[in-house]
Amino acid sequence: MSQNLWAECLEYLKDEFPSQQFNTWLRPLQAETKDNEICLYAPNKFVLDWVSEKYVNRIKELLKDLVDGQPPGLSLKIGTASTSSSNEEEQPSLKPTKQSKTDLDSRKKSTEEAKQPSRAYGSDSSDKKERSVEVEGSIKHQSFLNSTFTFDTFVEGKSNQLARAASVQVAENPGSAYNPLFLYGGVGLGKTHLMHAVGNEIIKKNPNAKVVYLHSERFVADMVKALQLNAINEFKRFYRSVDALLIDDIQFFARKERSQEEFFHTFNALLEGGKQMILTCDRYPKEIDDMEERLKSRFGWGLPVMVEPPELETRVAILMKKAEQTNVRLNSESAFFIAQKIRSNVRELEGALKLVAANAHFTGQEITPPFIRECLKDLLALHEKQVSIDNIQRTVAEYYKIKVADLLSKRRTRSITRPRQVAMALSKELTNHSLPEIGDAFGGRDHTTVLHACKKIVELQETDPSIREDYQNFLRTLTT
Ligand SMILES: Nc1ncnc2c1ncn2[C@@H]1O[C@H](COP(=O)(O)OP(=O)(O)OP(=O)(O)O)[C@@H](O)[C@H]1O
Repeated sequence: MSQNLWAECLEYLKDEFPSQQFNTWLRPLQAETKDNEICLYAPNKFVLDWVSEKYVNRIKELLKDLVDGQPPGLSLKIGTASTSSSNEEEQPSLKPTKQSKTDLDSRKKSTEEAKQPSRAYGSDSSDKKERSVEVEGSIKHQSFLNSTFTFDTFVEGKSNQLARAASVQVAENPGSAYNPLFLYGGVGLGKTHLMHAVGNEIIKKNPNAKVVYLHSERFVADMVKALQLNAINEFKRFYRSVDALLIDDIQFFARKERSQEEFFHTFNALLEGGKQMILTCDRYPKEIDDMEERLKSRFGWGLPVMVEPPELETRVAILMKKAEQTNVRLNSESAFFIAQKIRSNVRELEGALKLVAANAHFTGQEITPPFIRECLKDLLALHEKQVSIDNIQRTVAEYYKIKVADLLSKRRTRSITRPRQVAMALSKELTNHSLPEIGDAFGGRDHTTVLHACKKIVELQETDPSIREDYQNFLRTLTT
């Protein structure tokens, strides 16, 4: 049987499923083919169960279609294929059981480098100690965890369910559940919060655990400092001695070759030692520009999981929770009002609540929708100014590669009606225009057509993940 069969199968699956689903569940699978059997290796149980439940039937169908004659048998296991035909440049696995020769060579080199007495230190051990203390002091100073970022204070919703579940697993089994845990998604959506929640939980269970959190820029700055102080070996030792390493916004490693190199070795050492790593990023590993392939590949070894923008109900729940934590009296009507107006991200939502709460505190007024409107008028004006029906139509048309004129036309082919419905629903959600006004703006349609489009898009978001993903992306793009 062709070793390329799985690669071929993946090509089809890639087209059929939204990229988030594909990247999370299907891309990490490795295939081993023998006789007329294909065995798919999942990096962990989580992926195995999910694939068995959701995708295995489709994979069987595809195998049947792609093979002339008897289709191959299919089985699923946890682990790493010994001869893999996945489309990854380097194969993802739960643990790096196999390493390329280059990796091994560079590991060896770095270990040797670490063992060698630094020329700059000469033989002065007190000088060495001093520098080491300075490097460690600088690092430790930065490695605090925000104690308010816990699982208890994190509001769960559809948008972050998977990321939260994976984080809980990691907190319960650090170093063995998913390593690294790779949380990715847009700004202010709770990635750092979840990362700290895991760290705080690890420390709660084991107060002696050495959990280090830092922003990737800090890693770079510390490394530069260590180089200037000729203390790079102390730097290496420090990072390789931790029980859990949490690095935020690793996209900032882009174009920083030396930092990538250093981080690569740290990464390998920690993984080999069974130490947990949690990384956050604004995008999926493979999509990070100017980052070494071998690093990107490693980022995908554990579980890359996306955090999406929260839907309305979750935004309301987050506001209520934040209000409760800060003793702000916020009724659900007011929370709903803010959540409807501020959609882009949780940080902005929190900022709006703080502003309203401060105003209420100083004026002694009750928080009501009119009061909120007054407090947030500059912010709301900015949002409302940005989102016009015109802008929505242009954005949607561009995305679906059709013309704005098509959206306004009478054409009723699926490739036009669906984008038109999406654009109508967005216009209703993001602007203050009435249904008849929106109907007018879409080539003089009746308001019932707009209403139907809005309902349809709500329904489709429940049943069709690709529409849901598109719609959520539009919301984000149009409001940030
Ligand atoms: N689901 C949630 N429940 C409670 N608070 C949340 C939730 N999501 C985000 N937040 C809050 O929103 C704020 C921003 O979140 P966080 O800093 O974790 O975002 P981020 O995804 O790491 O963004 P960035 O990429 O900009 O660093 C934090 O105060 C966090 O507590």
